[in-house]
Amino acid sequence: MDEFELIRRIAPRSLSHREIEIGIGDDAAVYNPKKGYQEIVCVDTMVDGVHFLSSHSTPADIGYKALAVNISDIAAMGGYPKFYLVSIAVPSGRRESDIEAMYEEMTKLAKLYQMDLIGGDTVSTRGQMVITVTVIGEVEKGRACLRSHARPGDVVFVTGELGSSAAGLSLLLGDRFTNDEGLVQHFMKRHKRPEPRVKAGLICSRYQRVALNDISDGLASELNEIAEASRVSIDIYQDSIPTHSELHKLHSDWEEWVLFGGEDFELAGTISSDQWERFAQECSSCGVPVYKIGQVVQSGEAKVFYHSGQDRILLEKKGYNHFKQDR
Ligand SMILES: Nc1ncnc2c1ncn2[C@@H]1O[C@H](COP(=O)(O)OP(=O)(O)O)[C@@H](O)[C@H]1O
Ligand SMILES: Cc1ncc(C[n+]2csc(CCOP(=O)(O)OP(=O)(O)O)c2C)c(N)n1
Ligand SMILES: [Mg+2]
Ligand SMILES: [Mg+2]
Ligand SMILES: [Mg+2]
Repeated sequence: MDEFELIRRIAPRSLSHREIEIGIGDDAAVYNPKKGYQEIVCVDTMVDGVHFLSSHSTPADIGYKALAVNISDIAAMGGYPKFYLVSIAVPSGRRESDIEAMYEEMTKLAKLYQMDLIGGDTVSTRGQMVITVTVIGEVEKGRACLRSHARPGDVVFVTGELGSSAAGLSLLLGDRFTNDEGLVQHFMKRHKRPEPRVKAGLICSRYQRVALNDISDGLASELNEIAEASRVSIDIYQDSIPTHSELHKLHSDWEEWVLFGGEDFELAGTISSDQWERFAQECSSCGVPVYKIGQVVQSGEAKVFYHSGQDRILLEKKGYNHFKQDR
């Protein structure tokens, strides 16, 4: 594999954004930020064996998810994605066609949002494959949906089905808890091909003081982050959390998956209660699912409580933790 030949092949032939002065081809990219907007930058890494298994995911799946999870972080700020950079560490045994397949899938996803690839890095590794994607996005000045925006009385909401990605991961790891091929495909897709909630995030950014987080580490972890950043407590209700209608019948771990499984890449957030109805209406007319799952409560402490039947259980900030796998 020739590094320079590879870069030549993956470099885009045309760009969507005219703000780019120089993309791929110099020491760094140069673009002109738009007036009246703020830039949003995020980066997430995916490692073979930790975030995916090359034995179970195609290069296309890996490329798709590496970009999608970063677009999801831009959505969680209420912004829209514009540019991305990709850094890959390629194990010596990998075929060039695999890398091209990864890029092809990223290009397809990027096209949906008119995003441009403006740079990256290519290295070899004697270890596992690592892919790191940086996404740059924009939000109108002062409109970012910060974790610190929640206030007592706000409605707590999520944008879609939780727990299905963790169900997909469990299937992937060999737990054949259902033979229904339709369900298997559904859960696998939720795990391998999460759809970033950009439209939902953009709607949120037009309302005052929406707090948002995308669900990478699990609902419990993300809500605790909002509670901590806003110094409020949160109550959520088991029977209000959207899940696949079959999930609870299929596996005894379903509730763990919903609360702590992670990688749903839905948005979890809060909005002032007097704006909730209008917000829910607007989401529904734009085809964005949104469900009220609880409310922010007055408190000096940052705690999340889970109501299940008559019980009010403290929901700890556990979930996916890279240095503390407590599940
Ligand atoms: N190694 C690091 N160096 C600097 N900042 C980091 C590092 N890891 C995470 N962060 C920052 O910490 C915050 C939380 O990160 P993370 O939990 O990964 O967020 P997310 O789940 O949205 O990807 C982010 O602002 C992120 O940029
Ligand atoms: C092989 C494999 N094992 C376990 C998981 C589950 N998993 C890995 S990372 C992760 C959390 C999300 O990744 P992270 O790097 O923490 O993303 P961030 O929170 O920074 O967005 C989860 C649930 C997986 N996707 N694949
Ligand atoms: Mg991260
Ligand atoms: Mg995030
Ligand atoms: Mg994480």
